[in-house]
Amino acid sequence: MKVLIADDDEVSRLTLSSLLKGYGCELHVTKDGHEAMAVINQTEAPELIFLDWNMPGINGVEITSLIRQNLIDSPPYVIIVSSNNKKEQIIEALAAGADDFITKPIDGLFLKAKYAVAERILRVQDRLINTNKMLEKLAYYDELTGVMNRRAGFVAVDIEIERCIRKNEFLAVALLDIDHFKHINDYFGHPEGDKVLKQLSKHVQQTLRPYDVLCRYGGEEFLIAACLKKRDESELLFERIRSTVEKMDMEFNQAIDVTTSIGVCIHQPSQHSKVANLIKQADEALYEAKGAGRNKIVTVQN
Ligand SMILES: Nc1nc2c(ncn2[C@@H]2O[C@H](COP(=O)(O)OP(=O)(O)OP(=O)(O)O)[C@@H](O)[C@H]2O)c(=O)[nH]1
Repeated sequence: MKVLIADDDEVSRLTLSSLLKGYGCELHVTKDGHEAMAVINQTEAPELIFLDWNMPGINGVEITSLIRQNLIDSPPYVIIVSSNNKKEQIIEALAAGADDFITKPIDGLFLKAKYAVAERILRVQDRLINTNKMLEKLAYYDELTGVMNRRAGFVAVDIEIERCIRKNEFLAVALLDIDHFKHINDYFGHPEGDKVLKQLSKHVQQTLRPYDVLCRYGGEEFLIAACLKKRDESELLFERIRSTVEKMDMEFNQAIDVTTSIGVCIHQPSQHSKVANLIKQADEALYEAKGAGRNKIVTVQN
């Protein structure tokens, strides 16, 4: 476990260090508040932090408040160390966000007990964070392709509508559908069809900007949304997507030709814009693209 000890008192530093070393901790030891903050702000913050109350620079309780404001996603376990163990002091430290309090001179058995509590709480927290991440992934992302699912896609398009309103830009909302996907499944088998879906998602994602929206709308249908400075930027964007898929070098044994039909609705968003309405128009354009022979883009202006 990565542990930080911040204390200007050499005896306390040495006592804490030698005891914690015995538990196999990766120790970072500092003598003042500013050095402590530098360690806390590293990419991988310490999991367990011992902060002396009175230190040059920033004191331990002030550091605790900063930690609680800034390290929210993966909060470290903070123990305030002080020779003053008055009730008011302990209450103040806990109110600032400390998890525990230990008094000087440090008693080895007491520290061992408190370390065990910290370790237990941190393990539970770790498990919760990991489970949360997994649930988030299941709730927002499509399991097969890794792109957003329909629910997350709708929320993301709403965010893009807001972005376009702020920047006075246009929004292109498109439905992309793989042509004759049933034949691909029937001819090459369902597992190969799955690979097509995965590879197509990867390629389309690579042609988009990080904040453009790509979600799996349904079986072999994908929803794409992108803010545009001018309406005519849409043509280039969707033609790039169409031709990227057409030229996709399939990583399979057999050569599989994959083409897509794309229906696009270009719209200047306002507070009254509705995602479902834009998708409906994109769907009508997609229907036209299929009717016109597939492997085509049809755009409607709104
Ligand atoms: N492999 C695989 N196939 C899927 C998945 N979801 C849907 N499909 C298949 O996608 C096919 C869609 O077929 P259709 O709706 O007839 O459309 P199409 O064959 O693409 O024809 P057009 O859209 O008219 O060009 C069906 O055979 C579905 O079983 C999936 O997750 N994996």
